[in-house]
Amino acid sequence: MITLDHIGWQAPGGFALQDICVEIPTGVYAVLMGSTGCGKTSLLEIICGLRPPTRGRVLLNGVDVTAWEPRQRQIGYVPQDLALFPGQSVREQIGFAAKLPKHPSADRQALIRELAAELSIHHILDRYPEHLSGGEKQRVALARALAAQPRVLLLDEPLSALDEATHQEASQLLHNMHQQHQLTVLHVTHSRAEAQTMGQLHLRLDEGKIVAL
Ligand SMILES: Nc1ncnc2c1ncn2[C@@H]1O[C@H](COP(=O)(O)OP(=O)(O)OP(=O)(O)O)[C@@H](O)[C@H]1O
Repeated sequence: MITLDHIGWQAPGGFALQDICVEIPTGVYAVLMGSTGCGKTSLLEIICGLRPPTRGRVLLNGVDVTAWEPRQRQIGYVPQDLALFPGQSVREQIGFAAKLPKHPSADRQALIRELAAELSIHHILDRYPEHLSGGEKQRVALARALAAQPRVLLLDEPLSALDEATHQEASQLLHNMHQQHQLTVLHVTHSRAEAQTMGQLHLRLDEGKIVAL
């Protein structure tokens, strides 16, 4: 379960998130909508620990993680720009996240193979991001996020750059990942249709506050 308990964030330029309270139950696929610039990305970054809130607490399964480093939180994050590492092959990108001490080298290689098979990217493991299509990049970013074996997956407009056919394939893939990895998902989108097909819980961020629809 993800709990945001009276979260506030004040941007240097004046933008603010105010007193955000929400609960996303364990295993639920939640979608978050809201107009451009309303703070969706900021909220994801607060949840995964990349941006400290100015007030309030973030709890995961009832544990207060507000002061924890991002890597301690067991959260997979796929940012809007995917943030793939330019100088690393797909294998290295996925292995980077699986490099945590709990994964000895042999297990790490097995995990890379397993995720590559699941996400159908086994044939591009030795390629570099500049030689990948948009859809392939999305899959690699997702595999990298899943390699840390997270409990929670945060997705920032994961399907927005895809054409219609790839979009459908990728949304099915996200649905499968949610089920197979028993994840709690928070997926940001501007698409009402996407929210309706994918979301079990619908949230809207508006004027710094969050409401369940
Ligand atoms: N580091 C920062 N310093 C100052 N202002 C910031 C910073 N990061 C974000 N902002 C501002 O906070 C507001 C919310 O930005 P954010 O990226 O969270 O919105 P968003 O809802 O994800 O937008 P979009 O739908 O366009 O991706 C914007 O006005 C943005 O300019």
